Amino acid sequence: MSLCNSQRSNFRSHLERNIRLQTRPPAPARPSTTMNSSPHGSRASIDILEELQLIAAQNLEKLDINKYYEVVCELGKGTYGKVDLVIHKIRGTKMALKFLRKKTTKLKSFLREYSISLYLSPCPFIINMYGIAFETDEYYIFAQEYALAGDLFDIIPPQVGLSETVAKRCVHQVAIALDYLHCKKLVHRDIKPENILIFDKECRKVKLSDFGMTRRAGSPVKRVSGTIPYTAPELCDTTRQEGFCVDYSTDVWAFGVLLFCMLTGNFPWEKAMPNDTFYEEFVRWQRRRTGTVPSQWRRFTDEGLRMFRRLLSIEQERRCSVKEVFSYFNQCWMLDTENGNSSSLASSAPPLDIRSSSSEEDVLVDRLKQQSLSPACVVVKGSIMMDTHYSSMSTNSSSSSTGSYERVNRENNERGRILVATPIEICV
Ligand SMILES: Nc1ncnc2c1ncn2[C@@H]1O[C@H](COP(=O)(O)OP(=O)(O)OP(=O)(O)O)[C@@H](O)[C@H]1O
Repeated sequence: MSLCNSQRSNFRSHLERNIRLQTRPPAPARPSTTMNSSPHGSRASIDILEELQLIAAQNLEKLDINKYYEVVCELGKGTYGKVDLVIHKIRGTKMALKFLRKKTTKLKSFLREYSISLYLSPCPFIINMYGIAFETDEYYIFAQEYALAGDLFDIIPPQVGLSETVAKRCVHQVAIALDYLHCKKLVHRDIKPENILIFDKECRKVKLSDFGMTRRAGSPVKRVSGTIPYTAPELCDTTRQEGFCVDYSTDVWAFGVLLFCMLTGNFPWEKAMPNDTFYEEFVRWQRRRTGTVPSQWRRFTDEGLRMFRRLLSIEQERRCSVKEVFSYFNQCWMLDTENGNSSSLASSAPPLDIRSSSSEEDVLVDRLKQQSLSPACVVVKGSIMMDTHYSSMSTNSSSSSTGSYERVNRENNERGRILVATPIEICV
């Protein structure tokens, strides 16, 4: 669909009317208790998400996948479906198609994940999108850029961890992505290595993905009935009967656990709950009831421990913002690190202020309006993808680790997802 300017403004006001008719006005996002609110991601960015969803809904076509794509292999399986590596038959482009089973995914949830992914994709550290969404009888599907080397989980050596240099390189990019998201007043809510896609084993290029759980900060969500090691203690608190307000601080906690996993190849605990010995030990030290550093934390330097104290503050209100991690990059985090000094990394690191402006957002919406979401149309009119120059081919072996460090999966109960922890054995 290509529109001239006057048609476009008519279309826009038609859309605005529709949005007003079809959706209740979004609840204003509550200011975070832990972060300064940013001038970015205000009311305008909330409206743009509604608009993107509406456009996607209007353009969703039923397609025969085999007509447009050649399926190469399965890249991964999630709670709601699968991700396949495909090649576009006419264009020859490799893409990752995410399939969400209609049986377990509502159209609304699909549109939300697709629109949020699209909205965040201008960030260079967030997985890119092709502006393609369609459906088959069984699935809702959208297309993403293909991450050549799979996900971060596969390259963390169990019980060993990544070198500090590689971990810092990766953490830096993930922190920028997370800060970008938070500045847009969104909370990821599923930070874990499986959702960090990598393009090379040295983590020179990594991107955050999977926005299926992402919600606006301040929105109410129901309690979930399970936990994974990345789940923040306030969400594990079974004595709380009521639901929660989505808050940035839960991402910061998961980010802290992620750092521990990357640097050690272990989980710090099975769950952040009082009956977990490793967690209890950590809480005693964190609350300064003991001066003894818990055994699994003794491999970190004082500076490293200071950073973990800030990221993994038990009280939600005292947890730092994700940005604070940048102030620790010139320090060594590990005691026995082979090359802990990362000052060269810090100086060559990408600039932090890469938030998209509102004019970028307008361009995004305009480009989306001008193209159908169908693959056929993308061939003719180009895509909104910014970075498609990947040619080497790799299959993601998705080898599952055994021992202390295993993939953890969520299970679905549609609106409130259940979190399930795979049994883990923590080696210290
Ligand atoms: N663009 C991509 N390129 C390469 N591999 C990918 C891509 N997207 C996803 N994968 C692989 O597929 C796996 C599952 O993808 P994803 O996390 O998006 O699905 P999900 O159903 O939301 O999973 P979960 O239930 O664990 O959150 C990822 O962990 C990764 O290994």
